[in-house]
Amino acid sequence: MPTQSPLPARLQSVQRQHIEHIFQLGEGLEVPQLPAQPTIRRSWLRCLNEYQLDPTQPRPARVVPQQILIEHRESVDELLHVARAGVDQLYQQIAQLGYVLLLTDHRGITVEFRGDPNQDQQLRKAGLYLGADWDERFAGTCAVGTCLHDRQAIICHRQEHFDASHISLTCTAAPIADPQGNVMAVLDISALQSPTQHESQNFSLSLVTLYARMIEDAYFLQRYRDCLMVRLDTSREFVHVNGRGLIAIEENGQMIAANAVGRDLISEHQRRWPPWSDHHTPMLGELFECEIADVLSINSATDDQLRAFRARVDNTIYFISLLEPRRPRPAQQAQPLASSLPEPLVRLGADDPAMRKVQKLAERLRNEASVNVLISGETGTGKEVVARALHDSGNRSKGPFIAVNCAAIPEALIESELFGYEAGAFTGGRAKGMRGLIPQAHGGTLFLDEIGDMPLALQTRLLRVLAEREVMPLGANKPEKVDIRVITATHRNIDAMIQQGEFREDLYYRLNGAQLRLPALRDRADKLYVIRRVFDDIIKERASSQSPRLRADAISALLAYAWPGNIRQLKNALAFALATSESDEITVHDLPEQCLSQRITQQSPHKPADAHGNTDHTLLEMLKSQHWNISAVARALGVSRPTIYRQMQRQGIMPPNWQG
Ligand SMILES: Nc1ncnc2c1ncn2[C@@H]1O[C@H](COP(=O)(O)OP(=O)(O)OP(=O)(O)O)[C@@H](O)[C@H]1O
Repeated sequence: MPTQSPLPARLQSVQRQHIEHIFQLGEGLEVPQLPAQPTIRRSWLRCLNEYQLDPTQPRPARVVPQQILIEHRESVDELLHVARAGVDQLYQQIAQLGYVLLLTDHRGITVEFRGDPNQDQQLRKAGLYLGADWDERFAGTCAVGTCLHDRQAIICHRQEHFDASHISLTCTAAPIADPQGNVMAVLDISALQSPTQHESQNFSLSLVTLYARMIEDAYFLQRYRDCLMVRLDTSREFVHVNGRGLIAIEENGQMIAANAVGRDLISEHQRRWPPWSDHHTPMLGELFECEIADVLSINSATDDQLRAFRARVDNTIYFISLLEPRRPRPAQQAQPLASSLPEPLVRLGADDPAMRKVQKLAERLRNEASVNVLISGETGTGKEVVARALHDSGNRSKGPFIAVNCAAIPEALIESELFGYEAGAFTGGRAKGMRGLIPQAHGGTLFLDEIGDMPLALQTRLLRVLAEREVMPLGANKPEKVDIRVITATHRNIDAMIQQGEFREDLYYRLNGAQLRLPALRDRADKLYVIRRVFDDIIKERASSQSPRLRADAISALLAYAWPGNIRQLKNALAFALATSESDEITVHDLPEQCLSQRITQQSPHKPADAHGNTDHTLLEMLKSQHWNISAVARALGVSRPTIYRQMQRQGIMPPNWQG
């Protein structure tokens, strides 16, 4: 805890007194003037002890630079789109009362703002502004930061703020959760001045909580707009206008996802009747006393388009209405963007903000052969697929696409493979010599995968090829002109490699004319689309005349899993299920064991994967569970055996039979 240093003279007496109170709480003294709300007291203590914030040094508001703001906004692109109408409606109601409105992302950065332009200066100074950072670790106790920490709606009124420069503000915030229940944004209304009584803000709390819930539900409906949606409420009159529960289902009644009210009901049900397996999500007909046929016929068979069913868990009657899916016609299956994109790029994804960015940029770059493209992303995210799509959609599509995996070729052979050699160039070479992969790509695209594994000496030669557009095969005395587009890919952190002298900075800049960053599968909003696409691809590739269906329980499990090996691992899991299932339906029981880790109602914040796509403990755990069978682990993760060996080496993992 910071000790109390002499207070700066510029502080007003009210600020001095506030700072005294904070120190008194830190010292465990009971003082009547201290805030009553336990959440605020806990937050003050966090600020002192955990974040080591010094209350005697009030900090000016921090507004992030424009470029950073753009990145934060892009990461919640879909939410912003959905939330805009709610934000405007709420602001209309509060503007006259002197409030402003902030919508922040899950890191506390203000990504949407409404306020009175006449107060611009004052609002900016107070941090009530677009781009303002309200993370508790920086700003101290405040509505947004403390709401993010405690995951619940909160009023932070005047002296409840930690930082003495915020104590004239009154702020009220409520969290907005994603369909898995993780907080993805915070809605806040704040005013520069307010009455002193805390109770004056109770109405703000109700209002902001209501709008946060509406935005959350609008986002949920948007996410699952291609599914059948059950809407429920305990009031018959309110189901159509404000049915609070939402559950997305398959036609057979299997539940895919639910909003907060729906998740609570499902959790309650599962607490009472624990699922017989961890991976079992109940059918709608288990949750309510209903036949799925009765639910599916609501719109055609009932006049007021709703039916009442009893929840089994507490016998409450719920009125249920049904929203039909907005099923896109097959030709337009991908997304609204589709119409403007060439087909190979359309297939890459549907409606995920990060993938949309990749698709848009690829569309601009497809005919710009002079711009070298670097594709980054964890292992198995589809870097080669994207490189090929870029080639297939551009004006070189009739030319060759030569893919080279720099990690797969032994170091000693990379040079001759890439550049080729003349007859008799070295002993052991083919008698007639060999045309290198670079010249083979003439008129088309050269895709260098795992560029981080290219030995340093060869990096220099590659740089020369890129600069002069010619190659000199080993043993040749005359260079050969090459016209190639170069696309490279890596899952490694090249910046770190440059720092360690393992990668040439000048080559990196030349290769990185534009960068396409592929999202990890677990972060993709269009996971359902990817699952269906990969499944359809495997069915098409199979010689079999049967085309099994992927059942909703399998889809739920696939949606819930973290996929450290990304799309490749997903593909392997589905191929495994198709190969081993004897029925015409793939169910959750057909999936490989390690995919079955989470349930619909569980909140499981994923540990971010490292540069190789694994969480720290994944590899070790998998090796142990597979009895150190490297091939089995490689298959399960969807990577090659050498990749597993390399990762074991990097993570310092040694099999028991290698240890002295
Ligand atoms: N958009 C997609 N649709 C269908 N299948 C895909 C898609 N993207 C990737 N895949 C499949 O996932 C697997 C891995 O893709 P790819 O080899 O392109 O990944 P990568 O990122 O290059 O992997 P690595 O880092 O290991 O080189 C391939 O079998 C590919 O067919």
